[in-house]
Amino acid sequence: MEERERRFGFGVLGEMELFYFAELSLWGLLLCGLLLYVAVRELDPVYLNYLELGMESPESFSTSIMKPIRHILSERKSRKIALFLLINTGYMVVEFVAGFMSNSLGLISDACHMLFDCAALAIGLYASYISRLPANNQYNYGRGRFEVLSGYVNAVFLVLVGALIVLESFERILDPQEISTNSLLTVSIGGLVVNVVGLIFFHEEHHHAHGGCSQSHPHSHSHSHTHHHDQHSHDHTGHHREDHGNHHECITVSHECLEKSCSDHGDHHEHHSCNTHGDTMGSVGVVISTLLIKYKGWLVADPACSIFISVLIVASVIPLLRNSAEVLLQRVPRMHEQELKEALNDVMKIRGICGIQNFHVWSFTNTDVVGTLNLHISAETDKASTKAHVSRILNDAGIKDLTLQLAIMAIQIPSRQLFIDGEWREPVLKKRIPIINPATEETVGDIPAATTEDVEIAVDAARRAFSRNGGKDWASTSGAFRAKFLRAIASTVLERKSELALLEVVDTGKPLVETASDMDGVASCFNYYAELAEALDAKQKASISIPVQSFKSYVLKEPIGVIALITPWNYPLLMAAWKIAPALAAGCTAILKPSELASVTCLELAEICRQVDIPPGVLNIVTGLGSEAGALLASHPHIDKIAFTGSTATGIKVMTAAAQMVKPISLELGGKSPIIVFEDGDLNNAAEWTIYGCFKTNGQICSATSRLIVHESIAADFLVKLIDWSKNIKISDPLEDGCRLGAIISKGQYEKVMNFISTAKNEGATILYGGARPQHLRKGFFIEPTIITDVSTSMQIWREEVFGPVLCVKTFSTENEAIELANDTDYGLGAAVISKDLERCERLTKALQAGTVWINCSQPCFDQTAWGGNKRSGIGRELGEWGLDSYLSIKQVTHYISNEPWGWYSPPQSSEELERSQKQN
Ligand SMILES: NC(=O)c1ccc[n+]([C@@H]2O[C@H](COP(=O)([O-])OP(=O)(O)OC[C@H]3O[C@@H](n4cnc5c(N)ncnc54)[C@H](O)[C@@H]3O)[C@@H](O)[C@H]2O)c1
Ligand SMILES: NCCCC=O
Repeated sequence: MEERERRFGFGVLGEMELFYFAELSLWGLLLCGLLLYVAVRELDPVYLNYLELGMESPESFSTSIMKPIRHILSERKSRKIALFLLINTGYMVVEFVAGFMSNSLGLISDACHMLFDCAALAIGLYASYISRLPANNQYNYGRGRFEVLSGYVNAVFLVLVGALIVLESFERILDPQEISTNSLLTVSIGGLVVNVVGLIFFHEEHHHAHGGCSQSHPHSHSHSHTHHHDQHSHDHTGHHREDHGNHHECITVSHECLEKSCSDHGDHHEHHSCNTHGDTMGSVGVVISTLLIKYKGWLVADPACSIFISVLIVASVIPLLRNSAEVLLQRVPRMHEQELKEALNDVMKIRGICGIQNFHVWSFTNTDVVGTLNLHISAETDKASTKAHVSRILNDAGIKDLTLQLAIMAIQIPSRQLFIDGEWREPVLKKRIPIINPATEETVGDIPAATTEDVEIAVDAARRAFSRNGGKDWASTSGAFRAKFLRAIASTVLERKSELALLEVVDTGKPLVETASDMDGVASCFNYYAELAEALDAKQKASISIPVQSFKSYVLKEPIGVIALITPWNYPLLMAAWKIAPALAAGCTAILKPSELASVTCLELAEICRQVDIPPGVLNIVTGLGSEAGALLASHPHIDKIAFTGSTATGIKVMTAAAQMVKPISLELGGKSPIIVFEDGDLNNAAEWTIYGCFKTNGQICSATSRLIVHESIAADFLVKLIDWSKNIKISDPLEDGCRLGAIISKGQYEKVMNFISTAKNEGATILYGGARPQHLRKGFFIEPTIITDVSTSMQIWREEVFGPVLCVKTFSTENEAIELANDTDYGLGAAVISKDLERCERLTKALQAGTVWINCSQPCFDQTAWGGNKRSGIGRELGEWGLDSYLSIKQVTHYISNEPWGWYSPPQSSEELERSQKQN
């Protein structure tokens, strides 16, 4: 029994030892080999779909072994590495055998370190073969990852081994073991020699690699990608068509990168050279420990040396583990982060690129960085040159292979009907108006065209909604009740912001960045008037202090009634919001008639109203021609007020029609606003505000500060600055990222602006900058930012609103002259002053005849401030409290609260009094 137990205990111990040490040697090697084999079989394409891929037929096992060997032997460097691998492996076996025989943990540890080296060298050699195999549909970038994967496995294994050695070492420190030193010194010195040979070898190769390997390794991926490119293209195309209805094209760009592949080899060698340094230090440790054991009898030197070697092992594998993990987890390589950021900025600046999506870059191997990128491009963009340009930029940033997918921006315009009484209604005469994308001149959809019949139905719906249930459904509800709808509209607009912004770009030609910010403006306007609607409840019945005690007076603010809202095309949804939000906040019901040139987002607002369940008829949206639908609204007897924004010419017609019925109107009309630049300001700031004030929204802003009045002392320098700033304006398809000047709304407007420019020229003015269609844009209604000098005050260009990107310039010498020039206009919408002298700014603010004065800026506009013009720029104010008031009718209520008779007239006598007085007479 005792004997059996002893044997069993011995067996267990033996097995544990076997597990410890054999794993370090045979099991380890076997495991490594198995993993490699599995990895290779898994990664090698010749076993997969070879027929359909038109590739080589499956190979026999011996061929698949012989091929890499032949490849390795075919190159001088690989041959040298293979030779060193053989020597290393041979000596590793010697060290393991000697280590086990002498019971020297130090020697076994050193052998383990060598094992790691051998595995790394073998993996490196095999990787040099496998990375040349063509990529396939499964391995888009080739099989360089094999090296990383097997390196990672090797490193994990080594960390385990290191940990086991340390455990064993501690055991031996506590319980020192006999070590036979007979051949130990010779073997350990031999190990040192082998490592020194390795060091010399890698040192030489390192120099060689840096010196001149340029012809040796054309990068292997170049040939491979032709094949799997198609596969990619197919996959991505299908996927994205489903998503957006856009057209996609995908390529994988590979790069012949001689210089890089050269340094890759350098890296590889550096890595091995580093390991060999570690190995050499380990061997020195073993020699020292052997000497200490042999001559001093210090047995503890053996485990101490083993710990030292384990530390070396772990230290040398940590960088490998970290790098490989980064690669396997597909992280953006840290060393490329900054370069990639800059490269992306450069990509965005390329003409034709509208947006970037799914940019993903990761280390494919320790040295190869690969990436994928989806680009949205405008329809006109040349795909081939864009691909080449983008891949060049990203290649310079370190990406060797790039899967690039191009998608042409194609936005589907929803087909809508008129929105009347809470539902979509086809126009009675079924007419429609085409929508033309100003940037491409293509017809992209159509809108319904309301005629008299439809307007009548809409007016009737709005009237009924106003008075339904005695007004209790809308008109006389609390402001808080109506505010809920306004807030719901605001949040839905924000939810659909990007889609609405895109639609408005296609509809108007305005740069995407502007329409996106307009959508924010729309939402904030609805939210702002929701607040005012809530506040309105508290303002009702506000008592008015009056000097007579016997009376009490207060004011009721009541909705005016049914309002016709007529709006222009330059800010389609924003201008509509400036009217709809306060009108509904006030309790009015309304009919919106947007411009026939840009109604798409207004019809989407109708859909939003449906979604938020606004009571039927409260807001009706009828699209159609101004001369038809607009004119009828302006003259309709059942409309209580007209809120109009548009040209002064149309404003006059609206006012004339309204006058027949003494109908209230508010008019937001055209302008020819000045910007006065004094000599004391910062020229760059002044230049930026000047071009922003005139060229924003493609120059189509009612308040565009399109008359520059600049102090004569800085005029020449300032004009140079203006030209410099103007040159920097990106004129492009408005969907492109970075676009700051898109297309003019329509062919008609384009021709009108061009006529203004040629008339100015004919009248003797100088076209200092621009004045034509940009050369790079063959289609679309594009006009360069234009600066016109040598202008006289009698010229058309000085007097009339152009409504395009055209700035005319005059100089002044005194403040009074500047004011005179600024006020020399029939309009009075906006004015801007640029000066550091704030007292002067204040003087000018008072002197300028305009509804808005901007100081040291031009165009900013806030919901809370008043908006409107003097002179022929209009009547009334929008925005702020004034905007709400313009939809409210003031009803003052006066209550006689005394019980005393009024006593103005002598009261008539009663019959008794009458009798009495007759008797007296
Ligand atoms: N002051 C402001 O706040 C402001 C804001 C934006 C635009 N605008 C002005 O708008 C003008 C550009 O817009 P536009 O070209 O659309 O103006 P527009 O006068 O041609 O059209 C404006 C609106 O009026 C309609 N309309 C046309 N004829 C009509 C008629 N006889 N009766 C009733 N409605 C009619 C149009 O269909 C459109 O909806 C510019 O002059 C600009 O300054 C002013
Ligand atoms: N910022 C909005 C100006 C409206 C006039 O066109």
